[in-house]
Amino acid sequence: MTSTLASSRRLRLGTRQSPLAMAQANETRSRLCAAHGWTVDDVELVPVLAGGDRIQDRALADIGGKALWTRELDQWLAEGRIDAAVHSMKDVETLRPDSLTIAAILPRADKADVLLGASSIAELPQNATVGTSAPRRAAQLLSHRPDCRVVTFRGNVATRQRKLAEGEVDATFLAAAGLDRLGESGIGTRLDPQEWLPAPAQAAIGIECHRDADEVRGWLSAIDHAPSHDEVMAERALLAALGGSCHSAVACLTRHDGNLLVLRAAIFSPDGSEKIEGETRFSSSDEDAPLALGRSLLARASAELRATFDGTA
Ligand SMILES: NCc1[nH]cc(CCC(=O)O)c1CC(=O)O
Repeated sequence: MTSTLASSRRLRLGTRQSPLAMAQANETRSRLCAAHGWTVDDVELVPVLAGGDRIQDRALADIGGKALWTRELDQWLAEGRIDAAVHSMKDVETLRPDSLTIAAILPRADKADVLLGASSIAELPQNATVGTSAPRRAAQLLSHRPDCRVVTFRGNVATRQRKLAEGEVDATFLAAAGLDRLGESGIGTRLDPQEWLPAPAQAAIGIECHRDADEVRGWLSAIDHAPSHDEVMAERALLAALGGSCHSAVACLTRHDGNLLVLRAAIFSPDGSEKIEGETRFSSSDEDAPLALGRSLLARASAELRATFDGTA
């Protein structure tokens, strides 16, 4: 017998409310439906207002860091109001509640950053004003172009584009993955990720649920993409070793070489004057290699640069 009750929904998927977050939640729902033969009605998208979305005028690092993106969704999970939560893994702290697990990482999208307002870093006008609140983007820019002036720039993708159009800044950065997911691919200049390193876990969507929720975990594991999952776990281990806060500038890129992963990473002083880079090649089952890379970067850094990290390594 077929039930017609709306309560036949199988899964309540929590998400932030921004257009990008909703696009990511929709992608997750589509993949679940494809994997399990469900209809859209089987998955309810539950928008949750995150702290980070309420405060738009200050840099994330100054108002509580990445927890602002996850706190409300964590709470809704804890209270059983949602069964799983969709995240931009770039925004998820390395330390997570013990009760939760990252049950799926979707196939990773384009890891590149896009520069808006100029055709390349080299072609930015002398003393250009560049809007970003990401320490990684600021420091990496200043390491190439110390003449630029970096100003705090937040807001969702549309807000940032508007501020650029209104001339508040000469240029800004956005993640290619975000633009692609919003159907805005092709704008700006894509920066080659080999030369302009992305953030750890950039372009990765992750879905978390309760560790002991066997049925939900099973559903989510069907949409997990193992190569992307391995990359994200390695990059998060690197970050954990660095004890990175939102003030620290960390960039990295993982590629696959046969059965091995190759993780290249760099840390920068906030003004870009110091850059320490390294690479490690390892099997995805080797959880220590990314940690060792993080520690070796710190060991080679000046005391000043080390001080921008929490120093838990
Ligand atoms: N910090 C905000 C944020 N978190 C994830 C993305 C883009 C999508 C992604 O990297 O998965 C963005 C916007 C941006 O950096 O332009």
